[in-house]
Amino acid sequence: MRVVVSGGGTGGHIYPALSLIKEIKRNHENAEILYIGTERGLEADIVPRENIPFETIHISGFKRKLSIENIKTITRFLTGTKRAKKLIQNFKPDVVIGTGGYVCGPVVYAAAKLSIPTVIHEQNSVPGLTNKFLSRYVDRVAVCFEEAKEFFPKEKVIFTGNPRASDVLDIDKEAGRNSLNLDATKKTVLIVGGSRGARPINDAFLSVIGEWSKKNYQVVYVTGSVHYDTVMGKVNEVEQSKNVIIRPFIHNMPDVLGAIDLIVARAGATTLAEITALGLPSILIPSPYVTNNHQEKNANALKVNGAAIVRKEQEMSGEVLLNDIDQIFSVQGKWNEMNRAALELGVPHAARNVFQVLVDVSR
Ligand SMILES: CC(=O)N[C@H]1[C@@H](OP(=O)(O)OP(=O)(O)OC[C@H]2O[C@@H](n3ccc(=O)[nH]c3=O)[C@H](O)[C@@H]2O)O[C@H](CO)[C@@H](O)[C@@H]1O
Repeated sequence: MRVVVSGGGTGGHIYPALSLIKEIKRNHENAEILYIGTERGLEADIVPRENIPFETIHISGFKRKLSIENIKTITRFLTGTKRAKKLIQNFKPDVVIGTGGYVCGPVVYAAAKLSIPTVIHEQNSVPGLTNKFLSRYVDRVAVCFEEAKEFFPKEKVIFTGNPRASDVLDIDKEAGRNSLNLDATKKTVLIVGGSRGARPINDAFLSVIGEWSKKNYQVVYVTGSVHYDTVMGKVNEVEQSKNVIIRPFIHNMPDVLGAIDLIVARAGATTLAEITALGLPSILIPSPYVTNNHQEKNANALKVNGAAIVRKEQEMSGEVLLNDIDQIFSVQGKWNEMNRAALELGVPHAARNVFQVLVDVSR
């Protein structure tokens, strides 16, 4: 089986692609994969680490308002499509799948124009522009929220879940714990602002920096690579006690997720797929800076079920976070209830489901 995979920009589009690649290799040991991304997205760092053949095209996103930038974007789309066509013609895939981000536009479009079977995977409850555009040309649209179905042609859309959900079930908790020197006798809270970090969450964390070390749980705090130096400049050694572990980015996230008891996070769809697969209780602070406020909609799906506490960015503060964490750990039965509710929403076989869609279209 020969598969071109494309997805980029942020981790939420890249990790599902990598989990799917693992599933393809599990089923077809000799499968050949080509990943097409951009040189500027996180994929340029993450994908080569996994020893997956990686090629790039140059592309940028459309602005929603009319602008000169959009003319440049159209030109880049056309040159991107031309380059993608060449890469695809050389590689000769059986199927091409896009997992989101601007880069998928020219890659999946080029494949469809070359009459190669195509699939897109939409992680969110509300799709982005690229996937809406591509849905006209592809053979199948795989979605992770029932709510997303209405945005796509009925005859193409299929609920699969997010392949990353399957990947986080195949983990080594002990390795996750050891990689961060965690104390196995204590509960652990992970605080993370999505794959690129989030300044408002950093600010909330720092505003109560002296409090974390007084708690009977430990905190793993991920700043996001670009924010790391600024955060570390504001934290002294005492505050960085054994109780608080600060990292710019975590590359072994599945193992780490297996080693923690509670997560404070943005509401990116891939993160939500991971935490529902594992049944991790969560405090979610949806990013208000995303298309159609889709993170709030993602988060509400968990809130309604009792799996998460959701805090709007403007009502979130260090004190609010400390208080929410205390509630989840100390109110009798609360953690267990949230754990059960989260598990109910998990789609553990998602990788198998998406793989099956690839097999079906490439027949
Ligand atoms: C600002 C923005 O546009 N965000 C979007 C982006 O978010 P973002 O890339 O932040 O997406 P998610 O939160 O969904 O996924 C992040 C992924 O990165 C991993 N991770 C994160 C931090 C870290 O240190 N190590 C690590 O491995 C997580 O485990 C997860 O697999 O894609 C998501 C999925 O389409 C969307 O729902 C988000 O709205």
